[in-house]
Amino acid sequence: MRITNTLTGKKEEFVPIQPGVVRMYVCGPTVYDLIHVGNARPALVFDVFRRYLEYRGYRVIMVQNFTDIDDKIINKANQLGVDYKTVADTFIAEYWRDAHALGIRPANFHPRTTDFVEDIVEIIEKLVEKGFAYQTETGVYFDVRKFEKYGELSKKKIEDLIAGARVEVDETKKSPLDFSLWKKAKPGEPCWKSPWGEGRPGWHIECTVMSVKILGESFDIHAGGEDLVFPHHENEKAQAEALTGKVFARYWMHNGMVRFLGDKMSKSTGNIFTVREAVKRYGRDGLRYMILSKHYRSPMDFSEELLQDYSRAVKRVWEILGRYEKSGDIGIPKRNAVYEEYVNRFVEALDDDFNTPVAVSLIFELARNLSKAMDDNDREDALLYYHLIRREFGPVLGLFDLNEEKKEVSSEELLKLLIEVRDVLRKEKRYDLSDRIRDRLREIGIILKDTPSGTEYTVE
Ligand SMILES: Nc1ncnc2c1ncn2[C@@H]1O[C@H](COP(=O)(O)OP(=O)(O)OP(=O)(O)O)[C@@H](O)[C@H]1O
Ligand SMILES: [Zn+2]
Repeated sequence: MRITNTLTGKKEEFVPIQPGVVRMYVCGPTVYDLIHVGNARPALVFDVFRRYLEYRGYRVIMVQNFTDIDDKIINKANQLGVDYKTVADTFIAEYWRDAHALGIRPANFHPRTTDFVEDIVEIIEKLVEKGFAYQTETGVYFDVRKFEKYGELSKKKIEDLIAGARVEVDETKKSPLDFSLWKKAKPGEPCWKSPWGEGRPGWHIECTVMSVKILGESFDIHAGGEDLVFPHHENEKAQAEALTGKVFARYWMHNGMVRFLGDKMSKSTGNIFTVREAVKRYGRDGLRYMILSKHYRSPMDFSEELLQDYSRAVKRVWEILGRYEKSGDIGIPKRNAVYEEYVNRFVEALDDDFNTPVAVSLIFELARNLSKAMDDNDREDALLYYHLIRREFGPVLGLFDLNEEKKEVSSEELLKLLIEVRDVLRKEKRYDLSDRIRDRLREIGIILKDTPSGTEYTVE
């Protein structure tokens, strides 16, 4: 299997440190709002990548963190007049609702920053001891010029970075590039004890500490959005490698940005479309199809019209699958040459830098074949195509995997309609029919009561 490694800028053969086991870390959301389609892209893409590794026989240990303390969370808490933890807990709960609705499987570990503060303090102390970090009045900083390989991941030169750096707000730092490991608390801010006084961890150190603590000093894959390459991942890497002297992550995978109305979809810009809205209006598989039909490294333009098109295409496949399932023949096909050929094409696509667009198009090809096989009454072929979609490839891509989402007809609306019809019947004195409606409803536990202001109902 070959994947593009941001560290080398090349498509490389993937070889895990421990044969048969893949350890991977994905940067997760900062929890102060509902996730948008942009945030969903890495969560979905790297979940599917993990499923594919499993399909290829690897055991995968996957970590995705929650950043549950950060300026944006504190600001939101102040706005709402609650504490930071309430904000974080609320949006972690909301994250799970959206992830579940979108069919994203949980990772093996979902650590939260605030559960790792003691480990973070311990590691910052080590970095200070080793001379990679220093304390000032405002906090503890990483001394970027002490780490020779700084810029290796993002392909940036320290001198260029310094020349381009904005006028520094914090005068206490030795260099404008130095970044914060520990922020001393301002009055009223949430804080934890440390040798440098009360404060909280900087953003980059949390991922270094959680990944190293859970996966080990060196692990296989570090992933996230391409917006994180600099400075977040560059800094994570610098901290870890300064600490251990070992290579931190061997492969770095980055997804391209989702753009909306011309810019990167982003909460701070306000051009967002939430996962909640997208799934509610266009269904889980519609959004999954849209995301997976772009190569994960390419930018992706989002629009509601496009999503609607993807959603319609998905519905047609569900109709074909539904038609097959009505026939009731849910056996297991023989693994013949056609079967093998499809598996080879699927694997070939995904082995080549995780080319999901090709893999997804195979599913649509199979759906067309299935439809034709049913028309021709060719039961053996139909079962083969059905099996490949629903049992072999669907579960890997998470497409046509869970059950179809059917629009629910509201029983309340239906009941109101019945009551309306009964009113008309009563006005026309057709009591045989109006009483029959009342009696039949009572039999299924719905009691109608006629009051001067209209008919009310209770459900027993
Ligand atoms: N528009 C986007 N397209 C693709 N990935 C994105 C996009 N925006 C954020 N991500 C990714 O989502 C994950 C969660 O990041 P995080 O919660 O920090 O989002 P964020 O960058 O703060 O979002 P925002 O820019 O909306 O504030 C990261 O891996 C990040 O790279
Ligand atoms: Zn991170």
